[in-house]
Amino acid sequence: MSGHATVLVTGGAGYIGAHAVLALTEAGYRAVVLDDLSTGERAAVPDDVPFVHGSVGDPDLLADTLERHGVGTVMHFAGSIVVPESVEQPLAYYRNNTLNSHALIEACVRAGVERFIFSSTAAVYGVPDRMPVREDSPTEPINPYGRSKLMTEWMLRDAAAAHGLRFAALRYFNVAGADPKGRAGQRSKVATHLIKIACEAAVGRRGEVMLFGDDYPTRDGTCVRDYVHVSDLADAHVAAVRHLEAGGENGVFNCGYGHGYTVREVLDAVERAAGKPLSVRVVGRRAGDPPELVAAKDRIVAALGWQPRHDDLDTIVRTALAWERRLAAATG
Ligand SMILES: NC(=O)c1ccc[n+]([C@@H]2O[C@H](COP(=O)([O-])OP(=O)(O)OC[C@H]3O[C@@H](n4cnc5c(N)ncnc54)[C@H](O)[C@@H]3O)[C@@H](O)[C@H]2O)c1
Ligand SMILES: O=c1ccn([C@@H]2O[C@H](COP(=O)(O)OP(=O)(O)O[C@H]3O[C@H](CO)[C@@H](O)[C@H](O)[C@H]3O)[C@@H](O)[C@H]2O)c(=O)[nH]1
Repeated sequence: MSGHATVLVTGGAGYIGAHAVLALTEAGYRAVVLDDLSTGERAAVPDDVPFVHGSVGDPDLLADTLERHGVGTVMHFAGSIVVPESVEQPLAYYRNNTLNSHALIEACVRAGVERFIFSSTAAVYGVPDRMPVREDSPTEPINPYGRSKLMTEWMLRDAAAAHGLRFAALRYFNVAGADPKGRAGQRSKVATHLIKIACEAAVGRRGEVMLFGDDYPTRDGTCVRDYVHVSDLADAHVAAVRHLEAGGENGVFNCGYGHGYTVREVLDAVERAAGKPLSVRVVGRRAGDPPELVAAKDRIVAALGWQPRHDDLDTIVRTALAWERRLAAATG
């Protein structure tokens, strides 16, 4: 066992958190997961990783967990993630993403937790006017989800200045794919992400894929996104812990590869991986979709030494499809 203090992974029973647990344990860290299982599943947490069932909004549970496990670093993945839902239920999003993050940050400051890694999002930028998007671009989120996350970044910045908490906020672009060894993947019962939806269609779990708009000012008229493999993202979190442990600067870091694919290119890749055509129906634009979102990645590469291993659309899609096949086989 390593000499590192334990890492508390909130939301570790969810999609990205489960991959972070794998990356942490492979890097020699002890992890403990806290999750309320609102969207995550107990089965996503390996048997040898301690699991605490409860909410990050529960101060007594947090104080007990931080103390009992000797937590030195918190990775905070727990949250609500569906953008249109955040428009319909803004107060629920501010509660789970902002108020509960406040409770967690406060508990960390009280308990003397040294480091905090936060799951932020490209949604904090809103509709950027320059590509690729740099971390110093204006943050003008266009939905409650993005605002609820940006407020947490602000709380971290202020708590760092006042109380010495060290932090890294990672602004994820489009997270996709699954653990190449098949140990984890995206389970969400109600999928909203493009690659997940296309893979569900490829395994026969849905009839068709709706393509939201082909009249954007892009190379084929469909939106461009920077898809990042979830295992590379998990590695970025480990790199962030090491960076802070080594006395590196606090900050916000984009997490993307710096190049994007159109929706049509993604669907082509899924067809290639599946070896059969998808049924695709072009419908109108989805509200709030920027035409293009691509990360500037210089900062994360320079500061954290992040080295992506799966920067390849076919790999992302192949691992996502393999996971979807496992899910289909398991659930029938
Ligand atoms: N998936 C993406 O494309 C994406 C993009 C940008 C940012 N993010 C952020 O990454 C984080 C993880 O997202 P994900 O895709 O793994 O989602 P997910 O829904 O699979 O995981 C979230 C996990 O948090 C748990 N959770 C929710 N509220 C909780 C609470 N109050 N207390 C304890 N546990 C709670 C859920 O049960 C679930 O296991 C989120 O904070 C999300 O905002 C995700
Ligand atoms: O059934 C679908 C689903 C999506 N899309 C399109 O595919 C692209 C990607 O959409 P999606 O996978 O839903 O991701 P985004 O809307 O780009 O948002 C994701 O990426 C953001 C950061 O960029 C995160 O903040 C969000 O949490 C996360 O949902 C967009 O152009 C969508 O219009 C379709 O055409 N059909």
